[in-house]
Parts: sequence; structure tokens; C-alpha cells
Amino acid sequence: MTSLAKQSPTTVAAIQTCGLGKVFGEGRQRVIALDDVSIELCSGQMTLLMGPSGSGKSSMIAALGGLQAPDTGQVIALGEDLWSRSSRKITRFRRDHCGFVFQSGGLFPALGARDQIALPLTFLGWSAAEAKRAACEALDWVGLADRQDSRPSEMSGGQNQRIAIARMLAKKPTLIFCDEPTSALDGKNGANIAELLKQAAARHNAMILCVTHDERLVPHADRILHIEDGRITSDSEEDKPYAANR
Ligand SMILES: Nc1ncnc2c1ncn2[C@@H]1O[C@H](COP(=O)(O)OP(=O)(O)OP(=O)(O)O)[C@@H](O)[C@H]1O
Repeated sequence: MTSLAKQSPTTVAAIQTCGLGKVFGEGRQRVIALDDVSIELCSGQMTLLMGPSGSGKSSMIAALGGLQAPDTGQVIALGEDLWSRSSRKITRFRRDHCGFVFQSGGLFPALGARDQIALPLTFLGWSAAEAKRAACEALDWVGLADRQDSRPSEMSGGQNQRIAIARMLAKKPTLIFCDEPTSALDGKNGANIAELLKQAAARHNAMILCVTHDERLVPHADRILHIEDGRITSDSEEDKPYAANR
């Protein structure tokens, strides 16, 4: 486990897990999805979580992002014991602090880009004017300020994924979880998305945990974790002196 003592003054543990475990099924169907996972993930860093199919990557995002409770262990998120809270408080925590990006952006087919971003913000209680302003800012940030009214069908896969990222970033989440955000994209668009995420981590001092099979993301990452059979098998921060990673 990365010790807090090794962190530079600007990196703060956004999430710590201790002995995280998750099991599905019983008897011969029993699968250990997470096996005694203890890690710390820092604000301002983009960490890749890599591993073979079925190794536990999505289970990890689900446990850390307040989507699915682990069976054992703790998730300390932003200093609070996430899974000891009521489900209502966990939902509020996700809404207030977490951003998610998945393989297909999950955009609304009928909405233009600005409304894709603004509408969910109004559901969070933002005024229409605030939401519109934040949406325009987010579109500018991902380089699509000139496509405010374009619908998903009028844009490329890479552009739609940038909109999905803008939508996630608009509410300025502190904890960002991505599941295969580049797998549907070609090399250039994949690199573009990776760079946007990395800049987001730095600019908003957010923690980003990104599940991927995509080796092309490796050069953009601050840290790489490998997982197999639910256990963390390597951590780039443990493999070399901490200072060498800066
Ligand atoms: N709801 C579920 N019911 C039963 N088994 C499950 C469930 N969710 C996950 N598993 C099992 O837990 C293990 C870990 O699954 P998980 O989805 O976390 O892996 P993954 O690394 O994300 O896989 P992939 O890269 O294929 O998406 C797998 O063996 C999977 O079959």
C-alpha cells in the first residue's frame, strides 16, 4: 500500500480502501471479484486500472464509486467511510462528488451538445442560466464550443465521447471513474480523450480512476495498477522510487 508519508504536499489521498472484498455466487458458481484490496488513490492523478477480462476492474469502480457495496473492507472516500452511510447519503455523495464516463457516452439522441450537459445540471438544482453557462464552459474545455446545437448523430464517436466527458466535468466532480472510455475510438481520438482526462485531473485536482485494456493510454497515466483475480498484482508507484514518478 502507498503510504501517506510518500506523498508530495500536493497529492492527497482522495480514496483509501482497506481489505476490500467482493464475492459473487455460491458453491461452484462462487467468484471472488475483489480480494483484500488495500490501495490509496490521490487527487490530481490519473490512475489506470488494467487487467484481463473478469479480473475485477468494474467491481472495483462499483465499490469505490458508491455503485455496489463490497462484502468486506472499507472505502474511505474524501475522508468518510462511504459504505457505512445510508443509501440516501451514498446517492447524495455520488451526485455531489462523483463523475462517471463509460465506453458509450450514454448521450440523449434528441439533445444538442449544450443541452446534453446543461439538462443534468438542472436536475441537480442548478438554475437554467448557471447550467447553460457551465455547459458552454465545458464545451469550450473539450474543444467543441462551435458544436453547441449538434446532436450525437451529427458528430463522430470521438466528438461524442468528448461531450460525455464535458458533461461529467461540468459539475466539477472530485472523484472521476472511467470504464473503457477509449475502447471505441481510433488512436488519435483515444489519445485526445486520455489527454483531456489527465488535464482534468490536474486542473480540478480530481482523482481519476480509469479502467482500460487500451495500452495506448499508458503514456498519459500518472500511475498504473494491474489487477488479476481480484488482487492488485502491480503498482507503478511501488515499482520505482516515488520521486521518479513525478
Ligand atoms: N453481478 C454479477 N453476478 C455474478 N458474477 C459477477 C457479477 N458481476 C461480476 N461478476 C464476476 O466477478 C468477476 C469480476 O467481474 P468484473 O466485471 O469486475 O471484471 P472486469 O475486470 O471488469 O471484466 P471485463 O474486463 O470483462 O469487464 C468476474 O468473474 C465476473 O464474472
